[in-house]
Parts: sequence; C-alpha cells; structure tokens
Amino acid sequence: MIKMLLDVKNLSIYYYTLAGTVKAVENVSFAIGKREWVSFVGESGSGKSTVAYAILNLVPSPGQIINGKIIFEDKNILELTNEELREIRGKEISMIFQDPMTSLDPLRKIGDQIAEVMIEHGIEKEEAYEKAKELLKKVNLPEDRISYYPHQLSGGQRQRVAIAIAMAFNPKLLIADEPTTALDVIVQDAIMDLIGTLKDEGTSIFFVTHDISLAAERSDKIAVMYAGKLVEFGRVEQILENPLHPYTQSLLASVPDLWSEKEIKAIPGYPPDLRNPPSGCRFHPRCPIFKEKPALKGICDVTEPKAIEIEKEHFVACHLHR
Ligand SMILES: Nc1ncnc2c1ncn2[C@@H]1O[C@H](COP(=O)(O)OP(=O)(O)OP(=O)(O)O)[C@@H](O)[C@H]1O
Ligand code: NI
Repeated sequence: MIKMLLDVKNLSIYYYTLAGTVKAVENVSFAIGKREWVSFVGESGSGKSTVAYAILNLVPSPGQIINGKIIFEDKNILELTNEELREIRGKEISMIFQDPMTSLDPLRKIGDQIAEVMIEHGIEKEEAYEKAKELLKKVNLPEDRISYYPHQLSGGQRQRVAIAIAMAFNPKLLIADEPTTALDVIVQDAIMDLIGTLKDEGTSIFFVTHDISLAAERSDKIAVMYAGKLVEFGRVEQILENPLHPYTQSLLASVPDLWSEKEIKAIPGYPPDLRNPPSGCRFHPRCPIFKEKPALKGICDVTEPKAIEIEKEHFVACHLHR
C-alpha cells in the first residue's frame, strides 16, 4: 500500500439549523497522496466546501462533524487539541478561498500580513519580512507591493497574496475552495499555474470547483459529489473516458465543447433538499437510467449504493455497477 498524505474515512457532517437538520455530507471517504492534485466537483450545495473546511476542523456553526476520521500523516485531525491544530494550520495545511478578502485584513499592509504568518510560527521578524518579499516575487508581484493595502490590488493580485501566504512554509497540503471563480479567464489561468507550481514543489492539492472542465485540466484525480455524497472518484482519464455514475455522465454532457457541435444538455431537475434527502441513491429522482429501467424500482430508490472499486483507483457508488 502506498502511504497517503490524507485519508478521510466515513465523514458525515450535519448543519443543525432552526429549520431542520441539513445532512450536508454523508459517509464520504477518499484519500489524497503526496503531490497529488484532487479536484472536488459537483453542483452548488453538494457539500464540497463543507468537506474542505472539515479537513482543518473548521466547519462553521451550526455545522457539526458527526462521524468519521480525517487522518493526516498518522494523526486524526478531529482528535487534535486547538494548539496542535494551530501548529498545522498555515504551516502543514494552508487554505485559500474564492474571495481572498475573507482571509486578508483590509486595514493592514500586505507585507505585514505575509510576515505575520511566519512570525506566528516562530520565525524572526527580519527574516519574515525578507521571506515575504521573496514570496511576492514567487507569485509574480513586484516587491513594492509589500507596503500596499489589499484594496490597492486587483482581485487577481489579492489572490496571489493569499497564495503567497499559503506558500510560506511549503505546506504538505493546499486546500483551495474555488480560488478562481471570481476572476476572469486569463487571471484564472495564472492562478492555476501558481497552484501548479506549489504542486511541483511537493504540495498535494485539494481543489474545489463546480467546473468539471477546469478540474480536468490539471488534476490527477476527480471526486464527484452529489447531494452530500461522493458518487465517483478516480483518475482524470478514468472519469473523462469512462465515467460510470449517471451523474458524472450528466455533468460531462453539460460541458460546452469548443470543438464539436455536440448539443449541451443541462441536467433536468434540481438537487434535493438535504434536510430530507431522497431514500436509496440520492440521485435516483433525477437519474435518466432509473427513469428508463423499471427493473431498478425497489433498488435505487430503496437501498443506498456503496462505493466500490471498479478498476484500480476508480470508485463508484451506483447500483448499475456491482
Ligand atoms: N452555515 C450553514 N448553515 C446551514 N446549512 C449550511 C451552511 N453551510 C452550508 N450549508 C448547507 O450544506 C450543504 C452543503 O453546502 P456547501 O457549501 O458545502 O456546498 P458546496 O458544494 O460547497 O456548494 P457551492 O458550490 O455553492 O459552494 C448545502 O445544502 C448548504 O445549504
Ligand atoms: Ni462551496
């Protein structure tokens, strides 16, 4: 067995709201190897961000991790003390977000914010500022930006600063939750390149996007989420050339193709209300194959499909594949 960097087992996360319990993530298992780029894809509300936050035990209230293990290098993240977690955050595991302003302080200079992370983890002040300049260079920002405030930078430049902070300690894992969604295509590409640089230097990437074609460009593996479930997980080639889950097939059919006249098909229907998810396979009410085959009645709508490994490293949770 190859040793994985991150091993998530049977993760379930609920949000306890006044309007009911939202079963946002249910029994999700996956692993990320060293230097591996794994992209989580799926429609809005499928639980991608919730899983991302859980990895640093940062699921926001009223969310609660109700079951599972998150093993990062032999330690269960969910059993660490706050102090142990602080030691890991920003150093071994870094996180960047769709809006870099969620992590940047609008009132403080860029240089101070980059240096601060290093000072917090025990680096001398002078060295931290030196390193901050190097980091700015590394993300292709001029050194003088060190004395700028966040609002003096563009959205793309702010995201570069967030990446510079994330890079400060050559983290083992970068969690990136839709870091390019708010940016135009050219800037988006530059940010993807930077994340690629981190990977080349040995960092594993947990990348969240609703855009499966963006995921396909750079990832090693793709994880497909539907309504809180991980329905398919595999190497990019496997997912693109041999998608097994009807939901993955629908997602791929909904991608505009520049080179063909192929008709784009939106997925009919809506994701379910996770306070009261469908019985059996959560996708069955929208599944085109379930609709076509009467023999599946009493199976897909009744029994939860378990994830099984169909070919090496390619998992699917669907009754059509048993
Ligand atoms: N603070 C919260 N309180 C209550 N429910 C929440 C909260 N945050 C998320 N949820 C619910 O949990 C589910 C998963 O949400 P999550 O944000 O993880 O999905 P996502 O896949 O990241 O979606 P998006 O693509 O829109 O970012 C959704 O049903 C959402 O409504
Ligand atoms: Ni999200």
